[in-house]
Amino acid sequence: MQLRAIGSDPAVARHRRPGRPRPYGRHQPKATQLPEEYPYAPAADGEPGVEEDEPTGPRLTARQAFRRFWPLTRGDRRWLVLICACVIVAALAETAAILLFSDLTDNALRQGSLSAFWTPAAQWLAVAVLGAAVGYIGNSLAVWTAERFVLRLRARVFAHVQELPPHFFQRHRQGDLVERLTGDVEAIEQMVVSGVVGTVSAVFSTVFFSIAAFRLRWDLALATFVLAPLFWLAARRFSGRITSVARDERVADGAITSVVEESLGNIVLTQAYNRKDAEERRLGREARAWMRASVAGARMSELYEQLVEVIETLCVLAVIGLGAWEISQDRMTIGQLLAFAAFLGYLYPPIRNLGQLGLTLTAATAGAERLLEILDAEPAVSDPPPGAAVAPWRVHGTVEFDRVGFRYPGGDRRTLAEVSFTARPGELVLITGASGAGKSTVSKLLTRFYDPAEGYVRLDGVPLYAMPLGFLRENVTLLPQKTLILHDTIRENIACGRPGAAEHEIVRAARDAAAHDFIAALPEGYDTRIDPHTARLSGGQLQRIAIARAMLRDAPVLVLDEPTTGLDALAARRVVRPLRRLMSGRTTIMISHDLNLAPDADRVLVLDHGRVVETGTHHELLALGGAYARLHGSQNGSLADTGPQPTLRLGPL
Ligand SMILES: Nc1ncnc2c1ncn2[C@@H]1O[C@H](COP(=O)(O)OP(=O)(O)OP(=O)(O)O)[C@@H](O)[C@H]1O
Repeated sequence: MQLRAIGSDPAVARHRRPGRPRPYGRHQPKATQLPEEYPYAPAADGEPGVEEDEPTGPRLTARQAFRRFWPLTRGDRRWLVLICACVIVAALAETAAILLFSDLTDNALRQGSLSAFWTPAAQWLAVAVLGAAVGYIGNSLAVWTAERFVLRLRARVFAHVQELPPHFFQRHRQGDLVERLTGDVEAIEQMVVSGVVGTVSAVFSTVFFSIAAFRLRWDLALATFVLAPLFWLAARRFSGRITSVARDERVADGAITSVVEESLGNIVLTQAYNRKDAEERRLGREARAWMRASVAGARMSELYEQLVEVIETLCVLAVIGLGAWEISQDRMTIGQLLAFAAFLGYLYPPIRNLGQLGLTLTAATAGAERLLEILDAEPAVSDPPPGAAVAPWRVHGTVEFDRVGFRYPGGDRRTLAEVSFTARPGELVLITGASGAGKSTVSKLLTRFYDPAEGYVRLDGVPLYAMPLGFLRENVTLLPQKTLILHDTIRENIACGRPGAAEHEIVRAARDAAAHDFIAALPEGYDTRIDPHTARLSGGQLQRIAIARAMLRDAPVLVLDEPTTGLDALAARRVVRPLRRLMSGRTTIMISHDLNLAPDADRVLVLDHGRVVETGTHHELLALGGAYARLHGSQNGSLADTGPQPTLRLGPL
């Protein structure tokens, strides 16, 4: 009849993995440790994307962690109050049942009187029905509230993750982030909602049962409570070790998810390069770490359980010993002693639960630390404060880099320095240079994934930081090096360029992108589901879908980052015509190694180690005989060859 602490309720725990380790991940230094302009830049202590085993995030106490997440219960607190009321009523009903049981043993059973049976029996039944009703209501509400909390927390973390800058994802393994959004979110729920309800339940049950115990036999009750602090001491002794084991479990869980996810994502490399054994060894290594952490966790809780059993036995023996002495002194009957011993069966579980709850909270702290590492990471850019933003206007598309300097968070050197150029509406500016020169970084600043550390990036004369981020990204379309594809239908993949676009607009965009014919030839046409690894479409076809999406978006500024990378000559040629249509009438910043595209550019910028070393038209730069001429020569086999390379030339329509 007792309302269980919902953390231990199988209904609540159904989707959890009891005993399953959850990871405590790494690794993001606290925002406060970092330079102001790069609020969550990690120390430059490792290669991007390389995970360290040891977590370096902030360590919290259970109380600090609880305080951080408690505000998320806002909106559900009235339900929490109702659940706690049910818990208290259930504890009262339980206490009443215990007293009625004692009444029955004292009167009906000891006196052998059936007439003394009916009244307490009827009362007991009524109390049982009341307890069952509030138990049902309380537990159902508790599950509902707990799940709402999980929903809300996950949505909050997910929304935050989506605002984080590219380097955050380069430094956290995807699998580990997945684990944080699933396992760790649930661990926090156990700390906050289930934790509160469980504590209220255990505290009130302990108080009520203690009052009942003193009412039954104060001397035996005293003997019981003298030893009760042993439970608390045991829990305290274990809490430090349990937090550390829980951390290891969470790290191991995140690592396993990461390895599986990375291996499956790289299955072609694995198979083509016979890396099966290496991948198995990698998984085996993480699995063994997981097993070690898991066994250590299980051993720890088993040890705690057994210790508590021994303490309980000690308490029962103390009570029986005292009872035996009382009986020998004729101050007590065997019936009374047995009734009290039976009562201990009720009293100890809530006392034991209190200790257990402390451990659950401590273990959940490891999950809290991991989630706070995400929540405390600040986006690299944010919208201007309300009222300070420049009001949206009809963008013409003049892009201006004005003495721009930039260093990646945690980077040891400037990636861009003193970069200045202007692209006017309808112009094509091609940015080229050696690998690592900083070309893609220009596209990241122009789409405001980062703000420059020095200088300004402007659109129609307005600094990008002064306009709402959504407005900027509506007006500047990025076609990145890697074709971005949603796990959805082809229609949705194109329509996401402009949500709410009509069917005929989607088809027109696909036609302009030279994608309609191959889409229409698919059995399910525009309803064909695709994903980034789809085998149904070639790289060039996926690129044309991305172009159709950009067509539909119809932004005045276009940023093309290596638009023909990864495509063979034929596929690249097929992409060029749609690209030309897309670029027509827009300001285009094209980042490319491919200098076959250069003759059509109004201006070519050559970047070297983050600096613009040459600017001019293709012919001017060739005539200059400098860095551009060398790049061009190396692509075309001869420094002297200055003639046009027409294979991918944009040329007239
Ligand atoms: N998140 C990051 N953190 C630190 N350094 C970075 C990060 N991203 C890029 N860099 C560094 O910035 C420099 C410029 O990178 P960028 O991607 O802009 O070069 P790129 O010219 O586009 O190269 P490629 O042609 O090979 O794509 C490189 O040295 C790179 O290692």
